[in-house]
Amino acid sequence: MSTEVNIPRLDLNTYINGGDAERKQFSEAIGKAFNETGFVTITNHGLSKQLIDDLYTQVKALFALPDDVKSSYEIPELAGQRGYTGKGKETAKGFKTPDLKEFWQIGQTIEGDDKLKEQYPDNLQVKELPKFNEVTLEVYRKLEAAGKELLRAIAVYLGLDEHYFDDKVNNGNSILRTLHYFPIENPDAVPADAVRAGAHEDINLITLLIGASADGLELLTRDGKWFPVKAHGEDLVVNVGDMLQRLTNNKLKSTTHRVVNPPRELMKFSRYSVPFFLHPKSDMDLTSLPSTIDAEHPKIYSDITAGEYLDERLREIGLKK
Ligand SMILES: O=C(O)CCC(=O)C(=O)O
Ligand SMILES: [Fe+2]
Repeated sequence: MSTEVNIPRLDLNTYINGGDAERKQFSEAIGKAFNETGFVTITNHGLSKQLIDDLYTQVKALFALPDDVKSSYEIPELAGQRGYTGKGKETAKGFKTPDLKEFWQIGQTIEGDDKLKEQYPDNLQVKELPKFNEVTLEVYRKLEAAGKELLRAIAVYLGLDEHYFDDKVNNGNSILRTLHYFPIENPDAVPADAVRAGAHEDINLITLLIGASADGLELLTRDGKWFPVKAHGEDLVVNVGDMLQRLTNNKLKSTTHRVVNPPRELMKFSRYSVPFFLHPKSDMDLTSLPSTIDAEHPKIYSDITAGEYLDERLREIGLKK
């Protein structure tokens, strides 16, 4: 069964430090997988095991804080984009029952004086856990760097200049989301159709996900079957989001995915995961690249900027009013 779903395991170091042939091979492999399944896993991504362990220690400590402390970091005007979002707030597009999760989001920290500083809301600092703020900032920077390299490889695959995405994502509006799928002692007490994360597509360019603490992530194959996505050890799972799909007129696929509930007897255990949603700056034009449009592949999407598109999508999932 696994042979039909192409989720290659790729070594990012072969792109960053490899010779021409290795770099080309990496670009071709990521492009092909993004075209066929929208997913790859990545090794040698620049995050040490120690950093990932420290991250999960902090994430567990954050969600173990009392509810009233967590709620003090929930600011409705921030539409979930910074700080805490409580249980029952996010509903996948097209669903009525909210996901069984709570999360915390960290946005861009601008260093130096870029006028974007005024555009982005400040991150909320967790007063109770100074180390959380430190570790998540380091993880943000490392994932941003890995993401930029991956976009270079993708640019090459698309026949663009290798640095096409560089200035678009530099100081971009990316989000690091730490997620807790909370324990449920009595599965009968939640709505029958409630799931950890309902089927959805990510909004951004690409998503880099750090080794989730348990099984559950599944992607929808082209022939309509759910397929479990498994990562080795500290590998990152990387997938295409809707912005990259729009830009490439569906050449690269923003594949539907979900997080299913575990068997009933395991519902009382938490699951944690940390996706990094790599966004460009809001003025990036997402108009499909001319090279991806031809008689066989007519233009599908209207022209829109990344900022306008993000706003539209946050309203659809209930985070923005
Ligand atoms: O928790 C996971 O494994 C995936 C989460 C996800 O797909 C998302 O937050 O967009
Ligand atoms: Fe997702």
